[in-house]
Amino acid sequence: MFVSDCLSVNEAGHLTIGSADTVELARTYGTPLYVFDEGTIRDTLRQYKGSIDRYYGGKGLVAYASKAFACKEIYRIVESEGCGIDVVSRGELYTALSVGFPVEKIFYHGNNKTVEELTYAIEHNVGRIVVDNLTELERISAIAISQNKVVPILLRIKPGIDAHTHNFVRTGQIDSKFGFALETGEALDAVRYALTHPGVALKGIHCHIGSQIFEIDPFECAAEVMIGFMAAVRDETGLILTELNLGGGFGIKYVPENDPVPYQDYMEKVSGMVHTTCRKYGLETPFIAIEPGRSVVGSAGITLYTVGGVKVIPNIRTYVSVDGGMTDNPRYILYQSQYEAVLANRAADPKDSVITLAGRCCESGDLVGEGMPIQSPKVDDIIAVLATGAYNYSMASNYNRVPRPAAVMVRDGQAREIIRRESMEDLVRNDL
Ligand SMILES: Cc1ncc(COP(=O)(O)O)c(C=O)c1O
Ligand SMILES: N[C@@H](CCCC[NH3+])C(=O)O
Repeated sequence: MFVSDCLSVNEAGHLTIGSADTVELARTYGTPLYVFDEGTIRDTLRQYKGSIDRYYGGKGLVAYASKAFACKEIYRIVESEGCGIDVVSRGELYTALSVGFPVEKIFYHGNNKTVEELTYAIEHNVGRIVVDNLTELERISAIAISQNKVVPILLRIKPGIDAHTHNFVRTGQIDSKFGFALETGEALDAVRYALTHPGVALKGIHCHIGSQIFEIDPFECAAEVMIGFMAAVRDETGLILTELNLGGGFGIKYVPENDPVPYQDYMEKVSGMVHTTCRKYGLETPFIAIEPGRSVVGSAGITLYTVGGVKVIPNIRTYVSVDGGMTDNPRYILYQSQYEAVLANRAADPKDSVITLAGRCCESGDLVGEGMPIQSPKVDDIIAVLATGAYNYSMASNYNRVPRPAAVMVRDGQAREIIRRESMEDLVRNDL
């Protein structure tokens, strides 16, 4: 009925998430409000983990890409499911470590990790640093030597895959700021360079071809290219790489037209390619890591807003203004991302109007969506925007000094606050 399976409608005609009444949630915690369904997050992690067991005999790791949604509670949940994480900043790493996340299951990414960040990561013995460039490689080795350590690393490789997705979120193709290029020889040179640095131990390679991808082919193709490169490394340098991180990027359903591939299908096909290609090159199947972010939390989350105004511009459009917008969800402004909207307090009614959902910022472009079908909203109604669990809270801002919303996690119909709403005091905390 809705884009996410955790959503339904109760006898009162209210939208529910994980059996909790969203109108009640809005009343209790205020709006805007992010709401997550814990069952969906855990189920998805279990599906991925089950696939690693099934297709790789358990020789692998699901590392949740925490840039999609990072806070203490999500790290606790991921840890309790036996999964790892990918972090991209000291802030994410600090948050994970603050809840005792096991360091050996952490991959540290980024195209410009600072010396301070690298020092912090190495001090805390982060599982794998995924090296983006030669300057970073030199820095890691020097810091490691100063701490009497040898740091296990992966090299981030651009496999040259042009996944069919929005330009801004394609990262595996040649023109990308991330990683070492294959066809120019840069990647092989980086392997040779790593071998001359005693502070690092090169364990394997990593790629990530983009985000919100619906096809399986680019993932299969990336796996084939990466294993081909592992064979080239063996042939050219004698080094046997034992780890392959295939990144994330699996698409989710934002609007009914989206048709994501079931994760099982992806895992089955890609593992088939991994095993076949390894056999072809006479390599043992490496330890496989995957880094799903959006697909773990995206469909598990919604955002609730209160309608503050309805402005009909005859023959043009109807603006419905809510108490949030680009500050809690900048994805329409950035990528023209599509979302489904539902009137939470009349969720069973037919969607009889088409609106532009406008944010509250002093910015004409501050929209959550245009051309959105919905039950005609009136002032004080509650609007739910669906599938906002990924890259919403984590990309939120304080533009116009709007405080970031609270977030609640629902489990078996019961909600608990996991992130407090920012206060006015929070907003001026660092002002001198
Ligand atoms: C290195 C890396 N791994 C994993 C991810 C997670 O991607 P997604 O949220 O699309 O699964 C990203 C973001 O695109 C990334 O850059
Ligand atoms: N922020 C992007 C995804 C970025 C993926 C990170 N490498 C989005 O909201 O779709």
